[in-house]
Amino acid sequence: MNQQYPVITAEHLRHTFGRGEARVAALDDVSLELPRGRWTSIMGPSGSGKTTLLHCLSGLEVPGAGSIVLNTRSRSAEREVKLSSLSENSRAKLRRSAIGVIFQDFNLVPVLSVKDNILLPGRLSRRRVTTERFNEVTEQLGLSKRLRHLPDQLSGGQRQRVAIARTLLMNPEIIFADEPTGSLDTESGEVVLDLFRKMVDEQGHTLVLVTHDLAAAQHGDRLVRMRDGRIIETLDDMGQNIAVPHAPAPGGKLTSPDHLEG
Ligand SMILES: Nc1ncnc2c1ncn2[C@@H]1O[C@H](COP(=O)(O)OP(=O)(O)OP(=O)(O)O)[C@@H](O)[C@H]1O
Repeated sequence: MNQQYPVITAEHLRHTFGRGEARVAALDDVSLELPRGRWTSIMGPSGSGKTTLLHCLSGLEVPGAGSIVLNTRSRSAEREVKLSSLSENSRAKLRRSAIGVIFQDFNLVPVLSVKDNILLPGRLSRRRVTTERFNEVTEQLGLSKRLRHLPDQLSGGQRQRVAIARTLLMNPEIIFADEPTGSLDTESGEVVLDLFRKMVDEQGHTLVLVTHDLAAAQHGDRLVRMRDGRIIETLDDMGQNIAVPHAPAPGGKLTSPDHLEG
């Protein structure tokens, strides 16, 4: 298995919304590679194109221009597909197998229990989930006592954890997460970020995290900064460097311009 070969290569992506005076260039010539088995955090002010980029890279949206090549591993073989040229059906299939997306707005089915929501993607794609793995994920996310509840009987943070459990259970090769800890308190957010870290370090998953929170981004390996639909900076080895330009706020909490603008 070639760990060095990027799992996704995107070239010259452009995407616009609206027409005439209302036209917005959400992505303006974006090229990037996502190295396999690493965690890339994407930061940028509100409206800079982060979610649009995540939607294009995960196959939820087709970019107006540019190409996205996905190099997935099906069983032991590597497979290269041009995501940006696939039909809606084929992209949906890929999303059920190789790609997992954790949405900002949970996307839970209101009439299904927590347990059934978590098991739904597996049932749809006819993939077997062991009870052991189910228990492991739901316990790690503190959901064991909530399995019979309906989504509207949960807090926002609990609903977010259900959405995360649903994705983690499918064990996707690439996980895209859009502000997954935004509605969680610090402690629950840390649990989720630690779980992500384990999935990258111990199981070789590739993770893309969109966040306004520098502390969350710092759990990752790489940082991509966006502004006005463009990538303005890529730090390939985040290490401690990222903290340097931003002084700790009173109380020792790190701040970032992105967080303030976002
Ligand atoms: N469905 C849409 N229709 C019209 N304009 C859109 C749509 N989706 C996004 N945009 C516009 O595209 C630009 C990029 O939006 P996007 O949601 O990708 O930014 P973002 O960096 O994720 O923002 P945030 O941090 O607030 O979630 C913004 O100007 C936004 O208003």
